[in-house]
Amino acid sequence: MLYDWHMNSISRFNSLDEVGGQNQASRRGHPISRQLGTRSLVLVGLMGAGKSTVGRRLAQTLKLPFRDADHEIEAAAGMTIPEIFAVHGEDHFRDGERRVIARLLQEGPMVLATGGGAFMNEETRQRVSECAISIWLKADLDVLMRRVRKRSTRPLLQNADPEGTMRRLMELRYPVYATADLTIDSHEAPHDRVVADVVKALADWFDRDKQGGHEG
Ligand SMILES: Nc1ncnc2c1ncn2[C@@H]1O[C@H](COP(=O)(O)OP(=O)(O)OP(=O)(O)O)[C@@H](O)[C@H]1O
Ligand SMILES: O=C(O)C1=C[C@@H](O)[C@@H](O)[C@H](O)C1
Ligand SMILES: [Mg+2]
Repeated sequence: MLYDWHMNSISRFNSLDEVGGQNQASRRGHPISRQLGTRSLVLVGLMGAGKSTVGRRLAQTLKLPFRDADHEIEAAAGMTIPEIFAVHGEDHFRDGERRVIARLLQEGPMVLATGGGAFMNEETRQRVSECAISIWLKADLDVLMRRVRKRSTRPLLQNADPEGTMRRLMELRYPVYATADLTIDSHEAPHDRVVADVVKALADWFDRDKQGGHEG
């Protein structure tokens, strides 16, 4: 092992400061944050769903820390995701992804944007169900393709038929993403509109929770 996925130097120290400060803020802060306790909000979904960009704005709205698992992995490895894939392979990336997310889930509450494949790992799904509320940001194929065309930093789409790849990933992953606690349509609307939809769904979720709707 060339680096320690658990000990993520800079961002770990930042997160300790931020979590302390943000915990204080969240005690006074948004009603949703107060009801979370130590649970995090974990965003799942395909590449281009908006996990990173909607997640950051959601965290601002709820006055919670924001973490992006992809960025944390890159910081721990000292390499970009395309470099990790190229040098060590996808299995190594997935192993690091699982460890990094396990660490972040212990540092909640926060809004955590995961990488598109993270929720496919059974151990990760189990941990998320124990420590967080999971939110699937769901989008149509054409919306996703329009969004991912903007950047070429996704190794899984660097091939002759990215749309075919995305279609296959949808078939494989959508049944698993569908097990998330909440599903939000990440449609073509301003990011803040999707944030508002998430906040509304969470408020409803906590209302049902109070009525015993999430037991068992
Ligand atoms: N609701 C939205 N309205 C407009 N643009 C959006 C919306 N959601 C996401 N985008 C845009 O789509 C692109 C991809 O979004 P983002 O990086 O948040 O996706 P992601 O789910 O984190 O993908 P990945 O799994 O590859 O990290 C960005 O340019 C972002 O601004
Ligand atoms: O959908 C996926 O498997 C991926 C999505 C990105 O967020 C990165 O985690 C990586 O490019 C793999
Ligand atoms: Mg992202």
